[in-house]
Amino acid sequence: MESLISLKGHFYAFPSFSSKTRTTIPPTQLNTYRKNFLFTVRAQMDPNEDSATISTSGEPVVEALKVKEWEVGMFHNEVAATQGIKIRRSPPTGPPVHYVGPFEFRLQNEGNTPRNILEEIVWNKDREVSQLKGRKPLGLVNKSLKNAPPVRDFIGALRAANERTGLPGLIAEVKKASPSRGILRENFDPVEIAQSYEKGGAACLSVLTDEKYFKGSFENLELIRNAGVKCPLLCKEFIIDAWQLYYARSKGADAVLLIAAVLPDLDIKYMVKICKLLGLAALVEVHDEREFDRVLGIESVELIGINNRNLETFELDISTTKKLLEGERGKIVRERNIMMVGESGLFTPEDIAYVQEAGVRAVLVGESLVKQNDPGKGISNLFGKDISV
Ligand SMILES: O=C(O)c1ccccc1NCC(=O)[C@H](O)[C@H](O)COP(=O)(O)O
Repeated sequence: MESLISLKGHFYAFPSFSSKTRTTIPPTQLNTYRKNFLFTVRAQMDPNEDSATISTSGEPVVEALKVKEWEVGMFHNEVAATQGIKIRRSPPTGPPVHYVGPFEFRLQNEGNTPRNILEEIVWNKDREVSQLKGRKPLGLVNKSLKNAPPVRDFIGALRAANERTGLPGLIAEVKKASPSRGILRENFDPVEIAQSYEKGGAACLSVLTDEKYFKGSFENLELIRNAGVKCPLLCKEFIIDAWQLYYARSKGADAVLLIAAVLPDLDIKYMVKICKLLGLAALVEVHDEREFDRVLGIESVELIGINNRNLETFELDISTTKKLLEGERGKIVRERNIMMVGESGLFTPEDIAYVQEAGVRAVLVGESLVKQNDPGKGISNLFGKDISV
């Protein structure tokens, strides 16, 4: 039996898994329905079928995605865990139950404490996005898209810079602070920094929009965009909900970050599809072999970042980029012409040469540039030559 799950325009529309009935679900209730939906699949799918099909609503099944990983009867955290994802989307509800003999007891807050900083950020983002969505539902964000500045070609800009200089195209990061490093720059003027990066030869910019942990904002993104900076902009956010993609585009983003340590495969597939509809580039970030294999299994992915920083422990090791691009994985990347980005911990021309040799054609750099008095001039020091000409 084949069942359709539609992406109606830019909205979700889920069928009830009977071939006749179709139900449209308001995005605000998606999570509730998703849980029910997963149970519905179990109840109604042919036991010999291991997949459902996604298509665009009302049209023939085009670009259908096989979604066998929507394992039946599983909630988000459980599906994620089957893919090796340790980050839970939200705190487990209620403390676990323990037994001593016939007695049952619960420890206050047990299980409801984030296990690491990335999990804490994600839990916080989950609450933040729910509130933002309440204030500005998807319908409103969608309407505001017509006033958004036109989208620019993020991957094209990286490719052009790589071809022009023979060095990796630079995504320079506008970041005031980070959980691992604290405040990076006291006198932080996002537009001044962005303009300096552009002058120094950056191909694209990455703008932190998370307020709580990175002291960034969507206002910074808009200010940079409206100041006439021509470099395409990556909205550096912790994306856990498709609503954020529309919101980022409405604020002038040209690209978004999708973190494989946080998002299960189906979310990545679905979000990449929405990004394409919106004209956004999706930088899908991995930091180990398992995440890389999962992402290489998604054919529509064109831009992959290898983060040399373990976001759970903050450990930095630039040999991560080399290790992941060795052998079969590097071969697949070359065959599919995927643009690879080396991210984090790059401070010297030797570091840049090392990750380029490993196979990246772009780099994402924050700390070593943003800390300089003149961040744009810092680019020449980082690359060992002036790449603005
Ligand atoms: O940098 C952190 O402390 C951090 C913590 C948790 C999640 C993400 C984090 N950083 C994001 C990044 O990976 C960097 O901003 C980016 O790759 C640039 O790195 P760098 O050049 O080392 O500033």
